[in-house]
Amino acid sequence: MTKVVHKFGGSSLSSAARYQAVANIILGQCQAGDCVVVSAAGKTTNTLVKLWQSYVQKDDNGFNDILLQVENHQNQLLSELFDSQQANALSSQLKDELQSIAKAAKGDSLHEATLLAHGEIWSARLLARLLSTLNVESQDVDARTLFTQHQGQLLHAQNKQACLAQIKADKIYVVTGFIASDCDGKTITLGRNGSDYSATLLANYVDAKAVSIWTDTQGVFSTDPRKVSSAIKYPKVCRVQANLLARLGNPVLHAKTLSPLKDTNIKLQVRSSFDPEVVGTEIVKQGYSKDKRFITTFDELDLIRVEGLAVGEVRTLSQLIQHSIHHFNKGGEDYLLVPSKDTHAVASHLAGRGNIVESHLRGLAIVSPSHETAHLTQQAATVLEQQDVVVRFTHSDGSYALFLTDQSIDSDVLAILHDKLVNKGRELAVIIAGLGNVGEVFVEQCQKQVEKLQATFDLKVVALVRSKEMLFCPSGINIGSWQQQWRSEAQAYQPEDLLERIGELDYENKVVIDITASDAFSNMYPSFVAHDCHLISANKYAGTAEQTWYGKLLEQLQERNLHWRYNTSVGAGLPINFALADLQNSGDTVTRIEGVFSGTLSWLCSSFDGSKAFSELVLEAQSMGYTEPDPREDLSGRDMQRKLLILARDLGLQLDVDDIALEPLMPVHLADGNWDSFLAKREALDEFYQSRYEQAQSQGKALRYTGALEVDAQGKVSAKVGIAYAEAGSAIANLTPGDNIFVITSQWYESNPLVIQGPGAGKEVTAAGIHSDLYWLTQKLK
Ligand SMILES: NC(=O)C1=CN([C@@H]2O[C@H](COP(=O)(O)OP(=O)(O)OC[C@H]3O[C@@H](n4cnc5c(N)ncnc54)[C@H](O)[C@@H]3O)[C@@H](O)[C@H]2O)C=CC1
Ligand SMILES: N[C@@H](CC=O)C(=O)O
Repeated sequence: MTKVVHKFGGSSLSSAARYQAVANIILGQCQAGDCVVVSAAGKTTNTLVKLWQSYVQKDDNGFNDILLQVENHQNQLLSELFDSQQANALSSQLKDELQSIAKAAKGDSLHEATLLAHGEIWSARLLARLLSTLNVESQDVDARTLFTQHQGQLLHAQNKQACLAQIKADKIYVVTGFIASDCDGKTITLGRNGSDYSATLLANYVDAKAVSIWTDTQGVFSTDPRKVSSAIKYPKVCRVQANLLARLGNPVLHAKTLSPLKDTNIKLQVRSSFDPEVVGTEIVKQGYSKDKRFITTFDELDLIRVEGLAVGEVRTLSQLIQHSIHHFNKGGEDYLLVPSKDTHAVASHLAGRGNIVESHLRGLAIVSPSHETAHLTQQAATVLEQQDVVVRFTHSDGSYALFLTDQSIDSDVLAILHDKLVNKGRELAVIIAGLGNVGEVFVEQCQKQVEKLQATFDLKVVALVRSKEMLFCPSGINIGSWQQQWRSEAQAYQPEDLLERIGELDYENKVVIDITASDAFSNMYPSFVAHDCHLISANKYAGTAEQTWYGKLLEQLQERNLHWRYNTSVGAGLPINFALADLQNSGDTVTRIEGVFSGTLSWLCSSFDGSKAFSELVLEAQSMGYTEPDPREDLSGRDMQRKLLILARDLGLQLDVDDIALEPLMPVHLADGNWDSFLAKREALDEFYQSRYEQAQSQGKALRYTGALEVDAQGKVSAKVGIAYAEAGSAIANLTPGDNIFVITSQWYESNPLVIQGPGAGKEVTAAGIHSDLYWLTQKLK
C-alpha cells in the first residue's frame, strides 16, 4: 500500500511548458507504482464538445474547422515537446484517429462519449511518452480497461481486480481521467471534471495511501482568491465541509470526488502545479480539523421545487446533466438548484413534478461551523442590504446559509462580506525559535502581551525551539509555566521534524519568530514560507543573504501574501526600518544614512577611558547581552556591515554584504580559532585598541566605529563601516554608551537630517521590538 495517485487537470496541461512542469513534478515526487491521472489538455474537452455539437447540427464546415483546430493544437504540443522523429510518429497516429472521427461522422456513427474520450487519451499518451524521454519508465493506460459501469453503477469488485491486475510496482502509470466503459465495452464519461473522481476511485481500487489533486490554485480557500486577495488558504478542511462546498458548486473539489475515500485512510491533498513547493490543503476526516468559514458564490441557477422526489433521483439528475445539483428541504418541500442551462433537461425528466420557483438566480452560500451559522446569516443579510443586493430566496440549515439574489455578487461585495464574516484573522499560531539572551526575555514578556493580544485575536504560542530540542504543542503552551512543560515534554528534533509539525498545524495564520543567531535556521525561511508562515526576525542572516536567494524569498512571500518583519535586526527596538519605509512610502528619497549601528561598539567606544583593558569591557558587554553570541562578529565590523546592508535593501538597493567596505576594530588574525583561543590572545586586541585610542586623543577627537551609505545623483552607491575619529562635542562623540544613532539625509531632510537615536542593543529593548513586530502583524491580519 505505497502508491500515490496524482491527478493533473486541464489547466495544468494547457501548453508544452505546462507539460514540462508536470513532468518535473512527477520526476520529483513520483515513484514506480504511482499513478498519474490526467484530464484533457487545456480546453480540449470544450473543443470536442463543440465538435460534437457541429456534428449533431450537421454543420460540416464547422465540424471540419474544429477538427483542424484540434489537430493543430495537438501537433503544436508534439512539436514543442519532442524531437521531429518522435513528433512525426505521434502526429501520424493522431492523424489516423482524426480520420476515423471524420469517417464516423460521415457515416453517422459518431458516439459522443467516445469522441470526448480522445482528450484524455491524447493527454495520457503524450505525458507517458514525455516521461519516457526523461528516462522515467512509464505507461499510458486507458481507464476504459479499468473502470466498468453497469446501469449507472460502477462495478467495484470487478474494477478493483482490473486495477490491481494492471497497476504494478514497476513503473509510473499515466491513466486517463473522466472515462470508463459499460459492460458492452462502450465508452461512458464520469461527468464534467470527472477526472478528480477517476483519481479517488483509482486510489480506492489500488489501496493507495494518498491522492494529490494538482490544480491551478494553491489549495482550498475561504473564498475565491482571484476575487478577494485576503482569502485565507486553509491548511486542513474536513471532508464533510469539502463535500458540502462541492455540492454548492465550489470549483476546487467536485461533488463525487470524496465518495471513494469514505471509510478509507487515503490522504487527499489539493496542490498547485504552478507552485509545487507550496504545501496545499489536506482534506481530512471529520474530527481531524476544526470546521472553517467559507463564502462561495454562484451564477445562473434556477430554483426548482419538486413534488415526490424519489431516493437517488438527485444523483440520476446530476448524472443526466453531468453537473452537481444542490438539494435541500425547506418547510417540508424539496428544492433543487440547477444550472439555468440545464433546467429544461431536468424539468423534462421530472415530467410535470418540477416547478420553477425562481430563475436566473445568482448568490452566495456561507459555510461555517454550525454554532456560527445563525449569527453569520444575520450579518450577511445586513451587508447585502447595505450593498443594495436584492435577495430573492434564503435557506439555512445547521452548517450553511444560502442567499439567492438578483445580481451577481461582485468582488467588492464579496470582499466586504469576507472581511466581516470570515477574515477576522482570528487565529495565529506562534513558533518561537532561539531562547537565548533575547529569546528568554521575549518569552517572559509574552505572558502579559499574549493576554493583551488575545482580547482581539486567538493567538497561541505553539512551539518553543532551541537548536537541538523543541517543545511543540498545537493547542498552545502555557507560557507562564513553559519551563515546567519544557522539562517534561521537550524533544530532540531535526529541521524536517519541525517543518512536518508546522505543516500539521490547523491554524488560519502562522508566524515563525527567529531569535536565533543561526545561519542554518535562516536557511529554512523558504520552507517556512512554503508552509504559509509569516516571519519575524531578530536574526540578520536572511536579510543579508546572497541577493538572488533574498530576492526569491521576497517574491515567495509576496506571492503568498505573507509578511516579514525584521525591525530589531537593525537598531534593536528603534523604529529605523519603520522610518525608512514611511519616508519612501510618502514619496521621499533617502540619499544618505550614517551613524553608529552597533550597541556593542557604541558601548565599548563610549565607555573606554583607559582605566580597564578593552577586552575586559568586551566581556562585560557580552554579559550584558549586547554582543552577538561570538563578540568577534561585532568587533570585526561584520555585524554592523550586515545592518547597513539591511538598510540598503530597505532603500531598494541591490547590494551584497561584501559590497560594503569594512575596516575591523580588531586585528584580523583574531578572527581565527574559537572563543577560548581568542581570549588567550586578548592582549593583541587591547594593544590594537589602545594605539587607535591614543591616536584619536592626540588629535583631540573620540574613537568611534561608524557606518555610512550614500547614493549619489547618478544612483551610484558607496557604503562602508569602520573606525572613525569623531570631533569632540559632536553627536557621535557624545553618544550615550550603548546608544545607536541614525542620521538620515533625504530630499525632504536635506540640510537638517532626520536623527533617530537610542539604545541599539540589549535584551529588553530587543525583545520589546520583536513584540512590536508581532503586534504589527496581528493588526495587519485583523
Ligand atoms: N542582543 C541584542 O541586543 C540583539 C540581538 N539581536 C539578534 O537577536 C538574535 C539573538 O541574539 P541573542 O539572544 O543575544 O543570542 P543568543 O546566542 O543568546 O541566543 C540565540 C539562541 O538561539 C539558539 N539557536 C541557535 N541555533 C538555533 C536553531 N537552529 N534553532 C533554534 N535555536 C537556535 C541558541 O542556542 C541560543 O540559545 C541574534 O540574531 C542577534 O543578532 C538583534 C538585535 C539586538
Ligand atoms: N550585537 C548587536 C546586537 C544587535 O543587533 C549590537 O551590539 O548592536
